[in-house]
Amino acid sequence: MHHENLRQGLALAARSFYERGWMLGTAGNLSARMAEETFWITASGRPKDLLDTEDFVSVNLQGEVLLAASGRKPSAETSIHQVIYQHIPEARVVFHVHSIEANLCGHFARNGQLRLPPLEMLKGLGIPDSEPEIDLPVFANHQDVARIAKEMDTVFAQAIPPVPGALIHQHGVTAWGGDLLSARHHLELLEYCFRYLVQAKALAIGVQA
Ligand SMILES: CSC[C@@H](O)[C@@H](O)C(=O)COP(=O)(O)O
Ligand SMILES: [Zn+2]
Repeated sequence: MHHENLRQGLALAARSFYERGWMLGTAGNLSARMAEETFWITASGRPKDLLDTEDFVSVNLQGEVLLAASGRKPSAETSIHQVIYQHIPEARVVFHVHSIEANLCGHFARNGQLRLPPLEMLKGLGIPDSEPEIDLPVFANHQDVARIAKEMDTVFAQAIPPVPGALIHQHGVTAWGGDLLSARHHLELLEYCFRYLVQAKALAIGVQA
């Protein structure tokens, strides 16, 4: 996709996530890979409902800034996007958002894994089983973002997550895909799972496989 359209696509996605309450108060960041070694990422601290093309910074896979409008710095969480692009060649778009449900679900995790509900909808995350038993990786949050990225790097070097996403406890979820649309679908499906788990817990019904 043309670079201009890629940034417009990211800005449109951010606005829709903002309207769903997933990117309030400048929370979250979005990126899209351009060439093999570079990606656009949202500038740090920008309002996610009002992004324009100047609110994207071009960086390489080492996180070095290639292009930035004056006063714009790359997202403070750029290192997390780097780890995903480095380990998962199919990932071309990465969305990180902060929903209430994702943050509640972190409390349901055991040993760094959140068991997803055994729903047919997991098919959209690449799991075609009728009674899927899938665990989403959950990482500890650290004020030092590089430490979160390092822990992700270590885990991803062992195994890529079974679905295109990962949770950071008390922080938010990150989902990825091969293009803008598939990254959005993956994020929506994970968020659906989180809402399901929170509501199931509220109803005190067991959903663990
Ligand atoms: C609302 S503060 C949230 C930030 O600390 C961070 O977690 C976040 O997602 C946005 O950081 P940013 O540097 O704007 O990309
Ligand atoms: Zn964040």
